[in-house]
Amino acid sequence: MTEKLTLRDNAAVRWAALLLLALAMFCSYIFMDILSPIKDLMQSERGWDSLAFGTMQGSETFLNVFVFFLIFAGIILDKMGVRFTALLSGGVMLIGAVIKWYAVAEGFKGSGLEAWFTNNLNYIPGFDELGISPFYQGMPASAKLAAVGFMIFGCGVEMAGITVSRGIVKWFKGREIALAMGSEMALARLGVATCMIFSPFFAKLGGQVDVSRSVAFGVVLLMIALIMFIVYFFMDKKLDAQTGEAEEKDEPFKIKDIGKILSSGGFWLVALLCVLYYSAIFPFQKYAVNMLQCNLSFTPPAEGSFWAGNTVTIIQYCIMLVVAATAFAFNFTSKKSLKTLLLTISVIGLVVFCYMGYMRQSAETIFAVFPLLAVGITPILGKVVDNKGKAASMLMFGSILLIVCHLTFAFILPLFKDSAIGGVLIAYVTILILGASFSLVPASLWPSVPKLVDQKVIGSAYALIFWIQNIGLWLFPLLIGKVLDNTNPQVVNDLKNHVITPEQAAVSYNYTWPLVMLACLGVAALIIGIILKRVDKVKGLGLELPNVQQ
Ligand SMILES: C[C@H](NC(=O)[C@@H](N)CCCCN)C(=O)O
Repeated sequence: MTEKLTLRDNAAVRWAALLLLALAMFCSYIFMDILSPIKDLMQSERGWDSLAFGTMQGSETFLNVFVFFLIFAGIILDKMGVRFTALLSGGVMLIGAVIKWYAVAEGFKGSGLEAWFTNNLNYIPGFDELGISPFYQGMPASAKLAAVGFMIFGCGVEMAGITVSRGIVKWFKGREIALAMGSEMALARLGVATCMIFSPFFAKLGGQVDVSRSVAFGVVLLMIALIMFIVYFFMDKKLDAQTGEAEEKDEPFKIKDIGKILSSGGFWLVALLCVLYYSAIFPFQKYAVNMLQCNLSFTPPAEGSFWAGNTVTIIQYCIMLVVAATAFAFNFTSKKSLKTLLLTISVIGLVVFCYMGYMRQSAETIFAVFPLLAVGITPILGKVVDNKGKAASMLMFGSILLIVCHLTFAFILPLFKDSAIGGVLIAYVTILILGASFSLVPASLWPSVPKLVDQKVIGSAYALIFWIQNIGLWLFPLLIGKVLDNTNPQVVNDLKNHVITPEQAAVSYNYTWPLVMLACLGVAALIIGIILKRVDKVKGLGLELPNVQQ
């Protein structure tokens, strides 16, 4: 008897479903960091100092970590299915984003709501005592309301993240699942790069600064994300109609099934590796530009010159798109000559991108190469995992690269502070290697989860991993800041006593110890990776096996 073909057996339809999910995540990742590149403007336009800015940014993880929203999101996903949760997460993201937009809009200034926020939310019983409150006495009203919006958005975006991962498992299990997840993550990284470039662009458009324009740009993208999820809803419904809704209805999810996840040793190892590895990446990303400013001497191009203008930003972004597109197309051709051509274009694009970054003499443009390499090679590595396996080995190798990079930033880069080109060259090579590590680990980690837990609890499994990961993402930016202050007492005192200006202080920090701390996270991740490989061998978890069934 021949098996009835379904939508997912058609490669074009399967990849179209992925495109909808990945585009929604692309838009979400843009909003996630929308204010990060305009910290200076938030200070000058809305009076947010570093504490207000950092507290608002940290609010993203608050409901997920401390009110366990992510755990509920996982249960909702396993009970209600992918299409319902996709719509719900798209709606929640949009509501949070609109609140954040209103908080920074001109209309909020002088409103009754502003007065209310100024006088309230100064003390949150329980959370204040533990030092985890997302508000504090004296926090600007706009930052408080933006924090409320951002914590709602944070619930939506993490819910969307686990939904998209489960959706990819649904459409790609037994097929090119790692390539699909790698491609989705590549688009997400492109989203981060897009945000870094276009958020300041919109804020300063037309020569007049308006920070709410950047957030409005993000809100429009989240409307597009919701549309993507609505279109996906109908595809998913059709697939379920064809498969008899096998995955989500035949064996309904029960809360006690979560116990099965927690009793899996492999699951705990992957969750631990995830929190250790990502804590050394995402929190570092928040400080990396400043770390480069402290370790390199820049000579900015003359005001009004080509290198100082906006045109070069647009050109760099176009090059980024070309590199991303050629690297992606590389996965879908088997013709050797075409592969060589695509690879050559990618490499030339990357070199030109780096050269332009060097000529602009700014830490932001040098660090911009970090997501670019991940955009290019995550899908390629995903394809390797699909066809050759070796996920556990790749997790170990990615951790080794992470350790090497953080130690290079800590001990080698400072030696080249006075060399005009040497420091930039070392920074580029190290950032590129870190980008390779940031491709190796995600490309092998996320597609391994379906091998460790039952299909019907996969949503809860991703949610639990994200929850554990979010604890690290909340904790480590704080720890980096604290270690930085404690190991730079001179800078802190000079700033307090007005011996140096905030601008001088900002580029005077020694980053050695925060970087050593991040390298230690890499060492811990490597040890977990070694244990995982051993457990995989003994218990036959299949992590080293290819995903594609022959
Ligand atoms: C797929 C994975 N996503 C995550 O880890 C999310 N929890 C997003 C965290 C973003 C924090 N700003 C990834 O992006 O590799």
